[in-house]
Amino acid sequence: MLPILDLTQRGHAGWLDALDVACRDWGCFQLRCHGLGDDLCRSVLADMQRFFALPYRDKLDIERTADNPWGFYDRELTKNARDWKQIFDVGPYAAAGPFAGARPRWPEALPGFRETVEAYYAASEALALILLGDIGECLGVSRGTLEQEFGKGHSSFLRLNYYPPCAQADQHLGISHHTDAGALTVLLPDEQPGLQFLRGDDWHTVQAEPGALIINIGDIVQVWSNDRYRAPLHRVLANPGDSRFSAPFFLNPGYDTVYAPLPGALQGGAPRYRPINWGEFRAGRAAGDYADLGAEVQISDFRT
Ligand SMILES: O=C(O)CCC(=O)C(=O)O
Ligand SMILES: [Fe+2]
Repeated sequence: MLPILDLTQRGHAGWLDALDVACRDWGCFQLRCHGLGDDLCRSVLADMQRFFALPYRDKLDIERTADNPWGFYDRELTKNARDWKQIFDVGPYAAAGPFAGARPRWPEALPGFRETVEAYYAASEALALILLGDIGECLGVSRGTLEQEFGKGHSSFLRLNYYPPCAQADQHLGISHHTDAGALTVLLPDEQPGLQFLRGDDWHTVQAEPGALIINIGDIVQVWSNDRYRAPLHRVLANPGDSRFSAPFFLNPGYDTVYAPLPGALQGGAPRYRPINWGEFRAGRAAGDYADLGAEVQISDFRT
């Protein structure tokens, strides 16, 4: 089963070792006592239910467009297969790069929704940055080094996922298998199972600990670590009877960030990746979210 870490152990002996082992063995873990607050987490989950229960027309009013990626969408492709889900994405107000000027959009019919979601965005971002700094320490870089790529102009975003019941659940997936492309993901699940991580040849269904978050590293940390850590493949099964909700926060750097194996992670070995420009990588991947363009861009394309 996925390792379970407890954030109150942070700063105590053994915390960095436990984090390192979890990232090496699984690339993901559950996180207890994370400090985001039970009330805030419960409110976000409740507000997600309110949002996705809105009439379809109201959701289409704030559908994402080619110029503004923030808003509602229900035709996303992962691995060129249509996911059995609806999403609502909230990005930064001070975005740079291709979406500079795009503002998050909010449903008019839901008082309080924006405030709750913004509060959760801020809390999950702060937690993601703490974990990133700790992972950096595991990889031999001093605190603040990796985090600086995630300041002004970052491209992190919060996604609200709704997986409706699916009558032909054996023929669909909530989300096809994928790795997250960014640095790391902080995910708030509801109680419904469905998320699976691949380890070795086996898919493991996450049994979410009540109140815990699920953290997984993404492709960028894999590259920084020179494959010491692997971004885990994961997917979400479709469910014939029950809906499922989840809220991942994707910690992504600025568009002009170039990432490559960290010197401290080489340990005498050769770098296994050429430097990768996040803006270019992201553009290639995002194109595949909208249309079936054949093979998706992968970090393996950048292997030396
Ligand atoms: O809903 C989940 O549990 C996982 C979502 C996910 O993997 C994603 O949105 O990238
Ligand atoms: Fe994911």
